[in-house]
Amino acid sequence: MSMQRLEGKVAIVTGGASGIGAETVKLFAKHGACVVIADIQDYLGKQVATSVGTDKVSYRHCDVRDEKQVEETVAFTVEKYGGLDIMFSNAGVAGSQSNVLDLDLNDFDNTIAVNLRGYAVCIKHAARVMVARKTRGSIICTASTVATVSVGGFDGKGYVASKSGILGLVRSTCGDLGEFGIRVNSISPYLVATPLATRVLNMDASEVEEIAVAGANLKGIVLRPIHIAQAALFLASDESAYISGHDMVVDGGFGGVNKTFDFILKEEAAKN
Ligand SMILES: NC(=O)c1ccc[n+]([C@@H]2O[C@H](COP(=O)([O-])OP(=O)(O)OC[C@H]3O[C@@H](n4cnc5c(N)ncnc54)[C@H](O)[C@@H]3O)[C@@H](O)[C@H]2O)c1
Repeated sequence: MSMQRLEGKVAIVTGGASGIGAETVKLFAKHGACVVIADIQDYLGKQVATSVGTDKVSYRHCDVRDEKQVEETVAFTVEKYGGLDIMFSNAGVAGSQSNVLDLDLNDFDNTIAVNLRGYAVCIKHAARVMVARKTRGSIICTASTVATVSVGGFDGKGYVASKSGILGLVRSTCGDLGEFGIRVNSISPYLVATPLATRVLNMDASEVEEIAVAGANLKGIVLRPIHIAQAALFLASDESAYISGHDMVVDGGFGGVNKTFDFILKEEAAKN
């Protein structure tokens, strides 16, 4: 297997200024890709680009809520690097965590605008240039474990609805784009200690990792952004050439194994 798994490829990573996106930018570049970071955190985005090398990585201010900015970012990428092979639609916000009885619909709308509408926009404009240029591209969207499992602490209504919506969007767009050889997949991570997670849980990174480890199915390992980046690398590369319409869970089995009764039974046994 070649060490440079994305040699000659061009990628856009939305939300690439921080967390999972920043780690993916670094891994994609290490594997030979040219990458455009599309984010709204200009200072951090430029820092990531500089840390990797501005010959291979560029930063572009791009708010995914604004279709024009996404379209321009795609055009910039094609102009600068000669094409677009990979769209990693990953930008996200957590929104507020209220009960539905207190639902703030402005916050709900904004969460959907970034996490779901923004993904539709990224898929649309990436696919348009891929089709026009006859590129057998790979589009990857970051969903979440919450798309399929209820997870305490991450149950903002806009967040869960948007992440669940991404799974449907991937299935549906994968149907449109198959005839052009374009693949569309999602990645659903379990809890990772990024700024998004520390903010929503109101904890520092080490506390987030503590609760992630405590709730995890797979023991002896802490889920880190690099593990998500490695899944994105696989889905971006030709090694996943026949994988489309798939949700790749990176959760150590969390979603498939419900330990609730286990905990209760163990607690009961300890009492007796
Ligand atoms: N951290 C977790 O536990 C976890 C779990 C499952 C899924 N996810 C998802 O992973 C993705 C990456 O999040 P992260 O955890 O790395 O958090 P993060 O906060 O480190 O990164 C999110 C990035 O998205 C950017 N962003 C936000 N709004 C934007 C907009 N309108 N336009 C462009 N960029 C915007 C932010 O500036 C930030 O750089 C998100 O979609 C998130 O929902 C995270």
